[in-house]
Amino acid sequence: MSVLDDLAGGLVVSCQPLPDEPEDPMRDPYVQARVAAAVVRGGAVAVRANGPADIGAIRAAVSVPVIGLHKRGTEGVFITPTAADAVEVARAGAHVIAVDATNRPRPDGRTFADTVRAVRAHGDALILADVSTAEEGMTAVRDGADAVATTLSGYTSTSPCGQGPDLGLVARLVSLVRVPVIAEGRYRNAEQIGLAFAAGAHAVVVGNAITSPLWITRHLAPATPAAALESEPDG
Ligand SMILES: CC(=O)N[C@H](C=O)[C@@H](O)[C@H](O)[C@H](O)COP(=O)(O)O
Repeated sequence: MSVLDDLAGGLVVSCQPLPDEPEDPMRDPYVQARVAAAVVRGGAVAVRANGPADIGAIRAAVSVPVIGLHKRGTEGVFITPTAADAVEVARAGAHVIAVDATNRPRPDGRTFADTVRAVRAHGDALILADVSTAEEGMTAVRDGADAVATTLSGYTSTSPCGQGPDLGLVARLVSLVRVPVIAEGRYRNAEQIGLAFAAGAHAVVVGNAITSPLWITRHLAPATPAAALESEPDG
């Protein structure tokens, strides 16, 4: 039985503060661990988290699987970009390691397949390939990924930049690969989650729409009369 079986048909919640979220208290492992405990109480089947400190604190706070990553910057390959980062995420206690599996150059000059080998040599953590296209997903599976996620669709030059989630990519991956396909990226409501499962998703990840007070407020505040007044030329 794989840890991925625990995710089947469920909601995974990404507990990652935005870079401009107030540092005190949001960008703090203790706070993110409390957020993780709350989403698990609400029904999350797994938690996705960034950085060894948050991963360690969340592992200690919840009993569901943790999908870990290590973001390095915001340009090019930045989700667990190197083999060393992936091993560090495994050491921090992640059950599954999310790794950029796009076909862009990586900062350590190595390949996604090299990262898979490094993780396998370290222990039994699984690899989730974050991709932006179906071709990247197929290549990642050939190179040893245990699951693929649509995380990077809309964030690379080769993928469509829609407002909503890329449900088409979920369906294409489901028809092309034999590993679990995880829907991730811009899922904001129950209807979109239902559509992802209808397209064959194994699990759906929701991040900012659940765990970022900053994102949620920025999303809703423009609907208020006060915001409309402010956006008027004299407002
Ligand atoms: C592109 C990128 O950096 N994605 C990151 C991946 O770990 C996170 O910043 C997202 O919050 C996560 O994918 C969930 O997506 P959303 O917050 O849209 O539900």
